[in-house]
Amino acid sequence: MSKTTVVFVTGNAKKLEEVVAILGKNFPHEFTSKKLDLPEYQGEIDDICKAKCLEAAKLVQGPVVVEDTSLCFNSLGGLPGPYIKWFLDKLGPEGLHRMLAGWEDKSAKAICTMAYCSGPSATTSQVQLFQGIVDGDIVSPRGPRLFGWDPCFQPKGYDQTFAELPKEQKNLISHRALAVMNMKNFFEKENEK
Ligand SMILES: O=c1nc[nH]c2c1ncn2[C@H]1C[C@H](O)[C@@H](COP(=O)(O)OP(=O)(O)OP(=O)(O)O)O1
Ligand SMILES: [Mg+2]
Repeated sequence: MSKTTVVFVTGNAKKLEEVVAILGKNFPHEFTSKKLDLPEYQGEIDDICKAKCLEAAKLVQGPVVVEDTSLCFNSLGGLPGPYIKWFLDKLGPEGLHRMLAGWEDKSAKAICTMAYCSGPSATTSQVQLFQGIVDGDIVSPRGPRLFGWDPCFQPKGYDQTFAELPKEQKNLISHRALAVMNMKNFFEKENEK
């Protein structure tokens, strides 16, 4: 397989920074990025990611990767899930923690779903998905407010929030790290064909 250029389309500079750090140098394709605000679709995570990926491929007119991140509160049946962006915008990390005041179970899942398609002629069923899930708890916010809901998410087995953990540590264990690793494996296998 020749070395094609894959464009990571995201409007979020922090996501890009993490994906680049996690990917490192040994990716079998050229990996560039484009800052575009893609639509915030509704529905199930997989369907949202596929629609987002196809839209990005239309805009870029070539192979693209996108990702969508959900924060799912187990007490709330998985909500806010893919709508976390709006909840975070309106309530902040404190408000997210307060949402669970009436619930004993503060557990949550951070889910990163990356999607790849080869270009604008790809169909929904041709979009490849790579997911990473980390279990944790929603806690009263601690740590620097540099990235989204990081201050109120504490991964299971750690006594620091994502915001308190050193960047390198988050990038080893995060939902995004797991998704990127899955994607990397896929491209490495494709490259061996
Ligand atoms: O590791 C993370 N740690 C903390 N917060 C995070 C993380 N990853 C995404 N986030 C935030 C960004 C946005 O408020 C929402 C996901 O929404 P999401 O649509 O996937 O992101 P976005 O609109 O910022 O960028 P994009 O242009 O790639 O869709 O959670
Ligand atoms: Mg978005």
